[in-house]
This record gives sequence, C-alpha cells and structure tokens, in this order.
Amino acid sequence: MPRIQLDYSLYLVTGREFLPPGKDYYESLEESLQGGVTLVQVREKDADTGEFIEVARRTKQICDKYNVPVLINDRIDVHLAVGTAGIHIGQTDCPLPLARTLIGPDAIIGLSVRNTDECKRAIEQGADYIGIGSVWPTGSKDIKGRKCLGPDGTGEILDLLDGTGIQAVAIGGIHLPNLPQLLHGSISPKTSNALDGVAVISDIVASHQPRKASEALREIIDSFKRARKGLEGHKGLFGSTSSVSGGLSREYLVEKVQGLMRVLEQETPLINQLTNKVVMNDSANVTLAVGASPIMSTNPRDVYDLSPAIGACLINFGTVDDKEGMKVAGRQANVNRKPLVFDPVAVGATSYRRETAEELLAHWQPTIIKGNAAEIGAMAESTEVASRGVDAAGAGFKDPGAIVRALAKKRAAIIVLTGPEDYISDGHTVLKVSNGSHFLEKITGSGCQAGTLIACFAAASRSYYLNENEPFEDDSQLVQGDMLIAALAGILIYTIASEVAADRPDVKGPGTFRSALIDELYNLTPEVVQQRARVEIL
Ligand SMILES: Nc1ncnc2c1ncn2[C@@H]1O[C@H](COP(=O)(O)OP(=O)(O)OP(=O)(O)O)[C@@H](O)[C@H]1O
Ligand SMILES: Cc1ncsc1CCO
Repeated sequence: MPRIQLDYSLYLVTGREFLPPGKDYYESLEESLQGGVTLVQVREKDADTGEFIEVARRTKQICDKYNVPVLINDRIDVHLAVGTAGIHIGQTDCPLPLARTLIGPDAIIGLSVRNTDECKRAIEQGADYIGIGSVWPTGSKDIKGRKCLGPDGTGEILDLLDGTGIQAVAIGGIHLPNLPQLLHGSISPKTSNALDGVAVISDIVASHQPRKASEALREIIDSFKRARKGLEGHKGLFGSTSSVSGGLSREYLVEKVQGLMRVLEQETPLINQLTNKVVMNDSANVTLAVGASPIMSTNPRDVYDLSPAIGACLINFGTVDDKEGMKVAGRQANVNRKPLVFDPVAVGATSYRRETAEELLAHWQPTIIKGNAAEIGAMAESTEVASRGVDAAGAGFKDPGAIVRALAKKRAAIIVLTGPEDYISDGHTVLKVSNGSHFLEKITGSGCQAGTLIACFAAASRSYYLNENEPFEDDSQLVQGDMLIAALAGILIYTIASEVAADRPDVKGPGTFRSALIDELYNLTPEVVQQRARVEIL
C-alpha cells in the first residue's frame, strides 16, 4: 500500500530555542498552522526522552486540529510512542534501511542530503523525501567547513530525483526575501525538476507573528507552484516573464526593442552599477546616452538604501573590488524585485574569480548573466574556450546556441554570450545577433558597456510591464518584465550604434570610435534599429 502523500509546501521544523521572549511554543505553533504550515517536524536537540515525548504529543494534538501531519526528528522511539506520520533522519542517525525495519512499511522516512552522492544513496535506500541543505548559512546548525549548496547546488540534486517519485524540500538559511530566488534558482538544469517545498525554522518560530510569517511564505510557494503548473510542457521560463512562446519573428522582436527605447527615454530609470575601475566612466556615459540615469554606488549601506529607488542593478567584478557591496546590492535587488545583471569578467582566469562568482551567486539570483566566450565557458564548466585575462582566446564554441540554452537552464537566468556574433537564451529560445563593429574589440570594456545597456533595458522592460499590469500579480516572479527582450535590446542598441559610429568619416581609429560611439548611442533612432537589426531566432 502506498504511504500517505504529504504536502511538503511549507514544512516547519520546530526550534523552541528560537522563540521570541515571552512567546509560548504551542501558541506559536498554532498560529503558524493557521498561517498555512503544511507539515511539522518536531526537533528537540536537548530535551530528555520524557520531555520530547510530551512536546511531540501536544504538538500532534494541535496539528491534528488542522489535519497537518507531524514527523519526529531522529528519534524512532518518540515517533512510536506518539504515533506520528514518520521520522526525519540525518546522515549520522540510524541508517535508513534499519529505520525502515523498525518503524514498518507505512511510516514516512525523510533523509537529510548534502550532496549528489548522498542523494543517490537516499534513492537506493527508498527515502520518501529528502531535505536538501544547507542552501545558505544558517544560525540553527553548525555547518562550519562545509560548502553551502546555493540554489544551483540544490538544483543539481533535484535532477537526480526526476522520475523517482521522491519528494524534496530545501533547508538552511531560507527566509522570505530569498525564497523566490531559491525556488526559481533551484529548478534543475537537466530535467527542470523543482522543489516540492521548503523547510523553515527561524523565519516562523522567531517571529512575533508566526501566522503572518507563514502566510507570507506560503503565498510565494503557492504562486510558484501555480506558475509552474501553468508552464507545464513549456520549460523555458524561469525567474522572469518572457514572450518566448510561438510566433516569434524578427519583426516582433524589433518592434519590442523599439518600444523599450521609447520607455527608456520617458522613464529615465536609475541604474546602479557596481562595476570595475577601468570602465566606470564610459559605463556612466553610455547609460546617459540611451536615456537612463547612472549611479555608481558600491558602499553596502548606500546600495541597500538605493535599492528601492533603482530600475535595475549591474554587478561587474572586473577589478574584483567591493565584494560586500555586491553581496548587499544583489540581495536587495532580489528582495525589491529589481532586474540584476551579472557580468563575471574574466571568471575563468583565476581561482579567486571563480570562487568569488560562486560566493556571489550563493547570495543572490541574477536575472541576466552576460559574458564573452571564455566567461560563459567558465560558467558552463566547458573547456572549449580558454581565457586570456579579460578576453576570450581561440575560435569560440562549436555550438554556441546549445551552450547558452543549457547555461540558462542551469542558472535559471537569461544568458548573453558576446563576440562577433551574440547569442541570447532564456533556456528555451535562442536569439542570434550579427550586428557590431570590429572596433569593439579595440576599445576596453565594450563587453562591460554592453552589460550596462542590458541593465538599462531591463529597467525599461520592468517599467513597461508595471505600467501595463498590476504589480506582483504573481508573487513567485522574481522580476517582472520581458528580460529576453531586454537583453536583446541592450545588445542590438550597442552593436548597431557601433556600426553607425564606425561608418563615420571622422572615425580614424579606436580613440575617435570611442567618442563617436557615445554620440551614436545618443542619436540612435528606432527607425535605424529597424533598418539595421540582424536578429535570427535559432
Ligand atoms: N568582431 C566583432 N564584430 C562585431 N561586434 C563585436 C566584435 N567583437 C565584439 N563585438 C561586440 O562587442 C561587444 C562586447 O563583446 P566582447 O565579446 O568583445 O566583450 P568582452 O570580451 O567582454 O569585452 P571587454 O572585456 O572589453 O569588456 C558585444 O556587443 C559584441 O557583440
Ligand atoms: C581591462 C580590464 N581589467 C579588468 S576589468 C577590465 C575592463 C574590460 O573587461
């Protein structure tokens, strides 16, 4: 007989030690159930057996009123004494096969899993569900010396579960602000498998208003699940809305880009750019040239305060400065649902850059990642293209479209691969842009400026969306607006302006080209874009 199906959506792990002063555990529990907790695990690290049984018994009594099942952490004896739905065990607790013999065929057994090997074992041993973690650093568990998985590490584990029927929740450092990032960012790269729920301790238990805290978390999980249901059969959409369904044509895309050019001029969004020292001034100038407004703020407190006011944020770690500011700026962009463009300059060139990229990506979910062939190759863990400092070396990828599509799925972000031809994907559609000038290879920071313009158009796309729609109709969307079109617009506007600049008789070399480029970005009209755009849908 199959075991009972649990709803893992909002899985509360209890922790009496986190209660705010004066808050009663049972009162807090009942409020969290009223707020939408779907499953409760009683976790008592310090209680002796008698006390544990008593807490579990009363917990079950309250949960029964709401038809919410209870699991017991680690202790098979407590589970048997109270008659709960099952147990949750860790890697160093009673081995799963032995636990199964002890508790019988009908009880649920969940297992904590920290990596793909442990996941494979959990599948072999027949776990009912796995708890994947820690996703992020957490105050409730000592994870010193172990790497946090981040949303993408969680996604790699989820890939292994596809087709097994084993359910999965993520645990560790999950809070309301990073929940949308986790849900979207952990969609598994190969199979598009997603989490069945999240396990939360302190966001609920430490709250003075556990009902409200649970309601807020539940709303995000439910709308994520609704959005996934609506997307069944179409796996190209992740953390942002996009118009990738059938009927795409060059005309349609160019028309949308033209529309965004007008929005940018009307709205003048503020674009915060944490970028490198080499390009900072040029990046601020190209921002102004297309009608947006630059601010190059890096201080952690300052970027925090600015975040609600900006249209988009760019993080470019070309000279690897301001890591703390980058962490805060990216996290706040996620919290405030602002598009976040990540330019991991020369990420493949050194281990420091690779580690920094991973560290940043464990803090936030980018909306768009842009890089040259070496950078995108490093992010995709491909060895096809080597890096030479900030540049790519060699001939490029054999199949660039496949690389961007796969990386977009893996990272749950729009990917932009630059070079003589640019490739853009949301994990489903791949666009190829063949505009540009060879002079772009002869000025420094052309890739960085392209990233800046993508951020400007991401802000325009968000504004356009919000002008037409109710804000946050779907709470699970990390960012609103069509980010595939935004990335296309940034690349098209930059490369077309570069063609017009290069054609000018007064342009004699990289120096005159550099200033002509800013002028031509300023003068570029939607009509010229219509005439010159060389976009293909692959
Ligand atoms: N040979 C070329 N012909 C046309 N366009 C090009 C050429 N090389 C680069 N581009 C364009 O220049 C922009 C920057 O791309 P590139 O791949 O050179 O970035 P990058 O290597 O990151 O640059 P940087 O490190 O200087 O910032 C893109 O918009 C791309 O389309
Ligand atoms: C030259 C250079 N060095 C670090 S960042 C940068 C700008 C181009 O990426």
